[in-house]
Amino acid sequence: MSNEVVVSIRNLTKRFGKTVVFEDVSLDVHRSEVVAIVGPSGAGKSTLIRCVNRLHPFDEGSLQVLNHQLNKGSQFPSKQVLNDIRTRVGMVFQTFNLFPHLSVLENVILAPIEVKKVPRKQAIQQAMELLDMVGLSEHANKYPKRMSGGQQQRVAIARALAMEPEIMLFDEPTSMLDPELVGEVLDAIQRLAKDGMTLMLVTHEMQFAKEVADTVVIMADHRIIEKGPSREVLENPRTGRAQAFLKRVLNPVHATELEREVAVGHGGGR
Ligand SMILES: Nc1ncnc2c1ncn2[C@@H]1O[C@H](COP(=O)(O)OP(=O)(O)OP(=O)(O)O)[C@@H](O)[C@H]1O
Repeated sequence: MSNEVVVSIRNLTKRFGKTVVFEDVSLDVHRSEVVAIVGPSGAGKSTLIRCVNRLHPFDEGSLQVLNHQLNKGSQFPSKQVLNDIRTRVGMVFQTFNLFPHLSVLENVILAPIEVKKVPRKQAIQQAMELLDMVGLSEHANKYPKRMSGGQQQRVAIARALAMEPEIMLFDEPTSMLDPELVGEVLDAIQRLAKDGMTLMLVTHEMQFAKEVADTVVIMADHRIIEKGPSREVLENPRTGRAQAFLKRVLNPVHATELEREVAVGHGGGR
């Protein structure tokens, strides 16, 4: 990772109406850094990364993304700034959002041709290289509905990479997948990390976060409750809240017990 800060989040607060999603969140992301954001459901993880590429506006604080300073409030940046951010910051969602009427190859070449005006031949060549990278070059002419969820998600990754982004945001990219398909998507993300891509990744895959991320951020109770080097945070969390969260997610037996207690109407006191 370099010293260059490519995303600077300062005292950020986000509300939906009167509901506070998170407040006073600060985080710097350096070029080539891999930041995993973990935490209980509803903590605001997805909303935070959606603020980074301005899918959501924010209410207080400041946010710098690459060379763009984004303002608070509902005032949107100019179309030119927005386009620049969306081109240089790629995003992969939980759901794969591929165009069903286009082949895999057509899905990947669409934005480079339409948005970046890349000549078709060059776009195809680049797309084939990306599909090769995610292990799908033999599936270039297939349609999404004939592919597994893991394959579709890898196409979504290739499609985002086709815009040659400098930063990639991943919003729980494996949470819709059957367990046996999770590994192939995580492998593709790990390859990106090894190649020096800057990554912000919302995930529930703690082992992956520990192995691949430089930094882990734990969000809970509307704020960041811990952040630091991944092993340190995940193996020796300092705050009781982080310890309780990690105990629950890292110990499935405990989680099952909790679920059982909740199902029979106990366990509310924890
Ligand atoms: N567009 C929206 N309008 C209103 N409320 C929203 C919107 N998007 C998210 N929220 C609310 O904001 C809170 C945080 O949601 P968010 O999806 O960011 O959490 P999360 O930590 O990513 O959770 P999960 O792990 O379950 O995806 C939740 O209470 C959610 O209901």
